[in-house]
Amino acid sequence: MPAAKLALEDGTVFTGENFGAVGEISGEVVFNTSMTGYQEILTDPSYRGQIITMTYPLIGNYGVNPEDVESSGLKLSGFIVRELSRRRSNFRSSAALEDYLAEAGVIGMSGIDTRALVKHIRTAGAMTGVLSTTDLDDASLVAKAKASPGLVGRDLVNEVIPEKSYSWDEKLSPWANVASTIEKQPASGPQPHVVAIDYGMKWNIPRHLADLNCRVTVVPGTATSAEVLALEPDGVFLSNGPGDPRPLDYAIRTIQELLGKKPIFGICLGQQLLGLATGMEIYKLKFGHRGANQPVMNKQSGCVEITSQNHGFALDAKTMPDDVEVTHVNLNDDTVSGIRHKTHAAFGVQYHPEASAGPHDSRYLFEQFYQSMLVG
Ligand SMILES: NC(=O)CC[C@H](N)C(=O)O
Repeated sequence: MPAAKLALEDGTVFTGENFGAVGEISGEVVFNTSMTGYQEILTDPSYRGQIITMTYPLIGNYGVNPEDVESSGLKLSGFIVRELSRRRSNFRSSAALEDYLAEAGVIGMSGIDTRALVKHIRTAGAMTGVLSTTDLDDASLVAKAKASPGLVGRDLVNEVIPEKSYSWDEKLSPWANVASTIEKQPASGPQPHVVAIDYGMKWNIPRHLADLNCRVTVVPGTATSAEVLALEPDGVFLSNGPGDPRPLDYAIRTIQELLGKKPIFGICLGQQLLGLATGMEIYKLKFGHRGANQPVMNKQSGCVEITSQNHGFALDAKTMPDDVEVTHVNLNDDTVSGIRHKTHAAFGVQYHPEASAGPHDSRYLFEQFYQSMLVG
């Protein structure tokens, strides 16, 4: 296989082998600790602008398929694995990971000591890097990494949102319902209308809502409150999405105007925007939380949920206004994992109850949103 290099802005260089597309790309270098779910990770739009390193040492062994996608395409910058599986074996597999990346124009690199890279990021923090198959000169690549933009202050949402509104019908796949603890809503029960504001939404979220018999209309993240209200929703969902939430003034304004008018539920970027709309502040984590094994405590029930996560920014609990409270805490580092407005029907979580991939412990949050729409 041809050579590929990753150069970090602090001068560290890794040399490996190329798979997938060829070329050169910059991005924030981050790591994900999930053992499975690489196709869901690759298609999660929240990874826009990032080069992902998988900590699990063998990736690609079950191939890819047309169903396990979380969006219309691959929005990430690059993908790094210790070892690319030479064989794929799964009855659902329709293509090999390397062909999937090549077709999507995403550069992959294998054959580096991913443990060393991850330990370096954990110590020094997430940083900008350049992944290249065309320029293999260390000094030149490091200079390019230093000159590349980071994530802070950039609006990456407008690169991944849908062009126009549409209605969503797809329900959860039968695979996702294995081991479900949530009772299915009877098809004859209430069918609340959810307007899902899409900032780069993972598709398993509207699949969950549709599974609960919600009628779902997806609108682009740039939608105004008037546009959302004109659809006469029973509830508004705020999606996950890429990058720094702070430059997204238009989204924060829309949420401020919707607060108190309709029940609101936000996931990840959606909860960050909800927090910003209530006056909270955001800071950047040193290296973020990305994986399917993050412990979160629900402060109301005292139960611990094992959650799927992907975020690099977090809400600052110290800036919480009196009418907002923390409902969930990340047990690894005590960061804010969930918030709730005390007087308006509005809540959010920093993690991914839709899983995909990941444990189903937090699925009750969709049911909670459903119930909040029934009471109005
Ligand atoms: N998955 C997400 O919505 C990520 C939110 C935000 N882009 C962050 O990195 O913190």
